[in-house]
Amino acid sequence: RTCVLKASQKRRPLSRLLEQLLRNLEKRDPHQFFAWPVNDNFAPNYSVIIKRPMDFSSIKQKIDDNEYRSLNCFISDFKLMCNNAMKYNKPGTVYHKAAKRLLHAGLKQLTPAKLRPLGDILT
Ligand SMILES: COc1ccc(Br)cc1-c1nc(N)nc2[nH]cnc12
Repeated sequence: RTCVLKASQKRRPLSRLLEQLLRNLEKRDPHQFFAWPVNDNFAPNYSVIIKRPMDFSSIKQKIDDNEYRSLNCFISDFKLMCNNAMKYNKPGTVYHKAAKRLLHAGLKQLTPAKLRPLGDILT
């Protein structure tokens, strides 16, 4: 008898962890400024100023394509996403403030103490 696992069970342990962390980070972006790539039509010259765009949908795709070899690579993309918004948007703008808040709230969720309970799949 073949053992048919639920779809979610088939994912690699790291992928399942990263999807869980991503969901928690997305909750900190209530306005969904970070849900999709920034469009040059909305943000003039964005693609000229920001060399490596990043957003939550792209991170999700990278998880699904198993492109993250480690938690640190995932965290780097999260930081890149926030720093892009703080680079392109001047301090004091809604986007700069949202990015700063998201970055700090997100990194608090990604501290070793918070991650340790998730077991040794991080080693
Ligand atoms: C996807 O981006 C948006 C979507 C909807 C709205 Br309203 C604004 C943005 C947006 N605008 C700017 N200037 N900088 C950003 N950094 C991340 N988001 C943004």
